[in-house]
Amino acid sequence: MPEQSGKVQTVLGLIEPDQLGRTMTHEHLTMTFECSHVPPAPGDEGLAAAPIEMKHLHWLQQNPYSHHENLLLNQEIEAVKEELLCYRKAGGGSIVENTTTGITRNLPVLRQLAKETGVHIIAGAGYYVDVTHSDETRKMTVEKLTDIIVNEILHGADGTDIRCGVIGEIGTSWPITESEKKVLRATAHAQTQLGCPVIIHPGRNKATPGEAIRILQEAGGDISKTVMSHLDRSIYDPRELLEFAKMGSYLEYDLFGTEVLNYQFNLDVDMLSDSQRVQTLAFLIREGYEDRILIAHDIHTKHRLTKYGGHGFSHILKNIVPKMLSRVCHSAGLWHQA
Ligand SMILES: CCC(=O)NCCS(=O)(=O)O
Repeated sequence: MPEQSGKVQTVLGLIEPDQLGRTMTHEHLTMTFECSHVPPAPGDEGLAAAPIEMKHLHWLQQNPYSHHENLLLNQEIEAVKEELLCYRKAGGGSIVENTTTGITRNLPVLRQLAKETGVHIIAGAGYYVDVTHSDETRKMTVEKLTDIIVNEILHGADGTDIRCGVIGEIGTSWPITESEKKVLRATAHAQTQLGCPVIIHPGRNKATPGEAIRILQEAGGDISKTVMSHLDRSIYDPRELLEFAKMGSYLEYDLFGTEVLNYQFNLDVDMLSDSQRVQTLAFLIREGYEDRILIAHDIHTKHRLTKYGGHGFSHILKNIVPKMLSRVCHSAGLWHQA
């Protein structure tokens, strides 16, 4: 990968790493999430079909995946552009846009947003979770999938000349399906050829992160350049978290801003609050993982945009960083006080 070696490949071309600035490593600027629709509870059908209004916001925040229109972030390009301008003002420099095949990646829109806002945008190559795989994808060999991913990075994706700069988010479910295992192996092979970073979306079970890393490892992937996303809703037990951390991937807490009583996709999970996320990061830093931590918001629905009363793309820079700084002297042992 001579041309890209040591550089960052954005949708507008190559930049030097020191041009990145503050970077959210897991966001979506345009996508659809209908694949994850959760039927509303009996009696809530009216709310689920109603336009988004202030009086329904609390319901929407607690039931974001039951409102069909909320899943269409691709309808909000103008609002996202405004948000990116605010993100820049707040000190943001770059965004890794994790939308892969299956959830409506739109590279021309990403290029337009990068041009109009000055935010560096790095697009993701590869495939989301099994339910979004087409019949054609399912039939592909690992070699064919590898070629497609490599091509998305070297030459451009979705029939454009716009090149992706990372592989991911690569989707896995639980249990990891055969089609997802093929994509994981193809991801590892493509990474071996290119040397680029990989980002994994784990299925909603604490066993998935480790299993996905093992599959990548066996296929020759570079785990030191691999990001495990969504740890906020995946591994809670401190010992289990440290066991996973030892495997060597980046540890990503990317649901900052999401504070819900019930996590709709897995009611057994008590979703961390932002304060608990900060405490968990303090714990990981104390255990020696400071250089392996990444954070982001993973905005993927409308209700998290400021236009709809959400926290927006600047929440970490405006609210979480000051909170972290206020806790910096007290970080040791916070996990156990929680
Ligand atoms: C496409 C966005 C995405 O997959 N986000 C993760 C949501 S969750 O699985 O953590 O609820």
